[in-house]
Amino acid sequence: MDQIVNVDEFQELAKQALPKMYFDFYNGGAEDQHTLKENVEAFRRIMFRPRVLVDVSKIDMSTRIFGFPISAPIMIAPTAMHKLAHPEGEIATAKAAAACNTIMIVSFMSTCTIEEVASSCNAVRFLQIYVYKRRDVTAQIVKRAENAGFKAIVLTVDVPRLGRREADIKNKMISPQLKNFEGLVSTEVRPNEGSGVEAFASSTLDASLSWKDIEWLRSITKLPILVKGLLTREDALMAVEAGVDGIVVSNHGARQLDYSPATITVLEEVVHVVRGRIPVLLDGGVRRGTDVFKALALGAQAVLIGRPIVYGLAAKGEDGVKKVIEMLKNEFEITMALSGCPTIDDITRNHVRTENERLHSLL
Ligand SMILES: Cc1cc2nc3c(=O)[nH]c(=O)nc-3n(C[C@H](O)[C@H](O)[C@H](O)COP(=O)(O)O)c2cc1C
Ligand SMILES: CCCCCCC(=O)C(=O)O
Repeated sequence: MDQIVNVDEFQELAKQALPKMYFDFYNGGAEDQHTLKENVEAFRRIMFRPRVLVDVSKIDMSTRIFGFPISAPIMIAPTAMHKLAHPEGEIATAKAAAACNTIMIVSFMSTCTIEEVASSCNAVRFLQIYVYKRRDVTAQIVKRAENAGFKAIVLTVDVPRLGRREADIKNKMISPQLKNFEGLVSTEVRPNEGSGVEAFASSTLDASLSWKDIEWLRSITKLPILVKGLLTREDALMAVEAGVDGIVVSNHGARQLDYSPATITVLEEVVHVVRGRIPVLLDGGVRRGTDVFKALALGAQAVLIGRPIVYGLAAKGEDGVKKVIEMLKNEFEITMALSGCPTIDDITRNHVRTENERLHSLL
């Protein structure tokens, strides 16, 4: 693993390790995959305004998310079905999260059960949920997560229907049986045509979900509630008004609505209207420590990492996930040092220049 020097290199290793159907599922975005490229490219258009002659002999990357101390503002995004990537599945990912002292958001579509993940290690875990037409199923899973010591619920709000992932349609992607749902719903779909994941999603997801349902979610859990999948100031305001505890600016890793904006380009408009009332997190296209820094400079409290975690898992199991997190942390640390920011609180809006600002300066 010493030969691996950045997280992108895990993508090719994952491709070699996985059957094509599974690699395509993890790797793919919706339709033309325009947003998939943009999520990464938009970070590259942001430049630094580094400060010098600041004492950076000690760098402290640590921060707190909902009161939980983590070693750096880098968390694990919810991604479905880790056992398709590695036999130990979400347990390996959770152990890596614990070793790196960060938070893992476990997917509603996990292949290990909530209880298995909880008893495997002491990682701080949040549970991501989808709301099914059968609300009782979602409610039971939330209750089990609460009982198993999960610390927050992350409601994904950008999947009233599954985006068109053309690779999955071509491959007739199989949706496996998920242990969490045993005795509740059959998740196994082997489609004659199209994507099994899409077929499963359309039969289960409640597309009528709306802001008033935050109240329903509040009525079934005492845990903090984050909404994941907002991209506009209008929805950010709705979220604050609905009384949620946090927001994840996300386009679902570009797997839902193609030509949605790159997340980093809309972060500021969300942060601006939220006015510090609740934490704002971001995911989508974070591949470098410099990206983490840029997101924090534009107002995020932390970032979530999706595909690189799965690629690390596929290539090298728990050690691969650890390596992905450690590489991002190392890159973030040197970015802080070279920008003149010894602590997270020292990172400000003035440390970056966005593409808009550059264009403006030309007028
Ligand atoms: C293979 C895969 C599975 C995903 N599964 C879920 C999921 O179950 N629930 C969810 O809210 N988001 C899911 N996402 C979206 C991620 O949580 C996250 O928003 C996205 O991956 C971040 O972008 P990145 O992959 O560029 O880091 C998934 C993404 C991928 C790539
Ligand atoms: C019931 C919904 C299936 C969603 C599959 C997992 C997911 O979110 C993804 O992006 O893939």
